[in-house]
Amino acid sequence: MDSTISLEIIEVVEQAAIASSKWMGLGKKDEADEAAVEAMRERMNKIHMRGRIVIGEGERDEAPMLYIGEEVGICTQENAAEFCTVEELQEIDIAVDPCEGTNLVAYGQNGSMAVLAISERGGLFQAPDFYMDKLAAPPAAKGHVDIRKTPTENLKILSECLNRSIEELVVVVMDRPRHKALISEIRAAGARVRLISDGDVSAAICCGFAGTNIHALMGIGAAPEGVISAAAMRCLGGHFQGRLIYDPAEVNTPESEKWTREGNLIRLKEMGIEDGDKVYDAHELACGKNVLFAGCGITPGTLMEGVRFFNGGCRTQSLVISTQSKTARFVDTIHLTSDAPKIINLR
Ligand SMILES: O=C(COP(=O)(O)O)[C@@H](O)[C@H](O)[C@H](O)[C@H](O)COP(=O)(O)O
Ligand SMILES: [Mn+2]
Ligand SMILES: [Mn+2]
Repeated sequence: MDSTISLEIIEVVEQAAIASSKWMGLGKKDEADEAAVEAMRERMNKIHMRGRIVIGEGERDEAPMLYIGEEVGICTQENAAEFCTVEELQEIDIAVDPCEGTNLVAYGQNGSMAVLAISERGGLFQAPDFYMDKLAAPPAAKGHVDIRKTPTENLKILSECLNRSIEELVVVVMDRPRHKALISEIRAAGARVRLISDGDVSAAICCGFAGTNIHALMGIGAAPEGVISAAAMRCLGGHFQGRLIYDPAEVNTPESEKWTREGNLIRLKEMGIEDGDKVYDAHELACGKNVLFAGCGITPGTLMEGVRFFNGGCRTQSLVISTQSKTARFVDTIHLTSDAPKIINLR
């Protein structure tokens, strides 16, 4: 994978975040999502790369843009060998969530981001559109905590690994009825719970950094987001595990009433997943030799600022991390609209 791609990838997430942020607080989640998708696709198609979307906005029939299997980048053209280098012609897989936290954007709440992960072909797990039980934790707890253990056991282990009392731990959980027992158990163990309405990718990645005051993510979110989180945690050396949820009783949402346990197991088998109970770790969800994650804040978050507009432009903050580089690159960018006077406002 060409390392110069990371520089252009920053612009992909920046453009998606800017486009989506124009819908911030307007109560229109589909518009916020669509704007991010269109901007992400447009910018990706200007990059000298041969990309394939492996996690996107749905199957070809349902989503006109950034659908699973869609090819992106200049070097996907038939005569690409004439104007692309050997390096650029290497196929890469891309997992995208152009607007992670559409509700957060629509209602002007913190924690939404434009995110993507890249690896060489086959380097990202092609997660089905299922729910996933997730456990994320800091690098010091990697391989010590285990999603197969109880939350109480994991909190004890976390407390030892991080050298802090259980009372000093903060666990992020999505605020859903399905997590009632989990939340009670975490509280009974003595840890504190931060409930979020959406955006578990951000919460997972926060575990990879010390100083965020987030020490674990526990509970059930979406599987595609699990793969993007795993990619980021591989780059950060943090702990991430995921287990697909095939039993609707475990999520109990109106959506899940449409499925059956048996039907889901058949769907998984059709996708080549024989063991529905398998626990995947970050190295299996993002198994590529080279993995890159990029994200740009849409609304303000723990790790990144949201998009801030000023007369004549806006300012973004992004994060790029990869398994190759020994950096966590936070990129602060001022974008000027073309017809604006060149006044760069730092405030
Ligand atoms: O909050 C989320 C929504 O993502 P998006 O649709 O891209 O705005 C994700 O972080 C979650 O992982 C997940 O999609 C959510 O948990 C789905 O669960 P639910 O809302 O209970 O159906
Ligand atoms: Mn999402
Ligand atoms: Mn999304």
